[in-house]
Amino acid sequence: MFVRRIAVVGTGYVGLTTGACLASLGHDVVCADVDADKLARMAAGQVDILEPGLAELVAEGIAAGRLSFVLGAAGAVAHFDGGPEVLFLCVPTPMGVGGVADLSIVESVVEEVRELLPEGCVIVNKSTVPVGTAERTEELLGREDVAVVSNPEFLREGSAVYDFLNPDRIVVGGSKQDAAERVAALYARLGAPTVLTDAPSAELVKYAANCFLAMKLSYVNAVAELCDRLGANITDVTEGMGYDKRIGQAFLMPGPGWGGSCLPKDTSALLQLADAADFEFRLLRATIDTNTRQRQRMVEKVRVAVTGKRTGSLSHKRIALFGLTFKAGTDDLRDSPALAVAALLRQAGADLVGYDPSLSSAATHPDLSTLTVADDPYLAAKDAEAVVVLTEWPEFRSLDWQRLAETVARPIVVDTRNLLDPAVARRAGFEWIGLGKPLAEPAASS
Ligand SMILES: NC(=O)C1=CN([C@@H]2O[C@H](COP(=O)(O)OP(=O)(O)OC[C@H]3O[C@@H](n4cnc5c(N)ncnc54)[C@H](O)[C@@H]3O)[C@@H](O)[C@H]2O)C=CC1
Ligand SMILES: O=C(O)[C@H]1O[C@H](OP(=O)(O)OP(=O)(O)OC[C@H]2O[C@@H](n3ccc(=O)[nH]c3=O)[C@H](O)[C@@H]2O)[C@H](O)[C@@H](O)[C@@H]1O
Repeated sequence: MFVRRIAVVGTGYVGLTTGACLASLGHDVVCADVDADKLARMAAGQVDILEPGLAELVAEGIAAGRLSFVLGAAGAVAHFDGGPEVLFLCVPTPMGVGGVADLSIVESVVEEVRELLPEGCVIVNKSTVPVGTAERTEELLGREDVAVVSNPEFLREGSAVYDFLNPDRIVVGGSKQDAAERVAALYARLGAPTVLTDAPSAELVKYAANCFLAMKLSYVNAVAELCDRLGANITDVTEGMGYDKRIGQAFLMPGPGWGGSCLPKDTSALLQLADAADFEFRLLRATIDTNTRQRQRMVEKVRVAVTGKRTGSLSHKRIALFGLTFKAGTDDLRDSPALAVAALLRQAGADLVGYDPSLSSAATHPDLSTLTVADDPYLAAKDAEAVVVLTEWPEFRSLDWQRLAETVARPIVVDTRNLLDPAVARRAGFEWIGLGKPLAEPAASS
């Protein structure tokens, strides 16, 4: 295997995982960021994000002399004698004005390194960017001797290292075949199917995949609503659907709507991309609208559970929220459906106390302003009129529900993830309300 000199710009979920994993595959890696404090922590082997195995890989990379950290993209280019052979862009591409992807950080990094990159270097874009970005980057760069390649990333937060090292596929696209092949070769040891294509196709794979996942979830959430109305059980329905290999069991769990740092911004960006191409992507619009409605629907469920009426008032009703991150296994609060539901409940006048296994009561985040965070689930549930499970942390299943029943003002649990064993909750005295679940327990099947 060839050992490459690799610069990674941006050390968040994608950049740090990419840097640490490429170092573990034997490459020489320097990671750059603009956050000097974070860089100092990483250089000392400290990782700020909750990602299993990441801190260990970072420490191993540093100890082996294959992973280091510098300030700024220009610093990363200067780090190696002869400069980097490959430079990865792993910087944010947040939702910009009107829902389009904001490419200003990508462009500023390209601007920063354009005159510094050595001849033959390949810029690899791992940030999620609209179709046409590689071409625009080539123009901005204005260098025939530096190639631009799109190499979208598909890792999930909470299993970033595992996903990076065990990818379902590697996608690499660019106008220069040899540069694309050099990038694909970096992953050769992973043995994943590799799609070598042009840059627009590679860029579109990323959006098309994320939007398909979002569509799958909106569909499931809509079917769960139908189950509620028709008396069918969503767990059995999705199990029955999922055995069909064309559908699969994964990504069929109903919930309070999909969120996180990517699906919301990427669905919005693809919609804008379609719009700009004069294509009315109604299916994607419906996917997003269904998700917005899903959050509102969770509030309606709580309202009916607490007041017995669709029009009842939640004013000053104390509600305990279990789970605040956008899914279990991460401490990421970005675009969390739990916090979106919290904001709607607060708007309806409810008093909210939240608990999340990954957060302490000292946690500060603008989206936490609608609630008080407790350090302990029993404290959060004290005197609550309802407990609402919003994130599927497995530990919620093993709480002492008997003790919780004695702590709350009213034993009602609205389980928006269908996480709990209803029989356990009911035995403890709770009224358990799930999503797409018949009210009465069906007879056990043999
Ligand atoms: N979070 C995820 O699970 C995935 C994210 N992506 C995409 O990857 C990109 C990065 O996402 P995350 O890693 O989540 O972002 P992040 O917000 O976790 O990390 C981005 C990092 O870039 C740094 N940065 C900002 N401006 C910089 C600059 N000018 N020079 C150097 N560093 C700079 C920030 O300080 C931060 O450390 C986005 O386009 C995202 O859509 C793709 C797949 C998965
Ligand atoms: O581009 C990205 O950033 C990444 O976005 C998602 O990964 P992630 O944001 O980590 O989260 P997911 O695990 O996909 O979950 C997204 C949302 O869907 C919800 N979800 C997921 C699965 C499910 O069955 N039900 C469900 O409601 C989660 O709770 C969460 O709110 C994709 O799964 C990754 O492949 C992609 O690389």
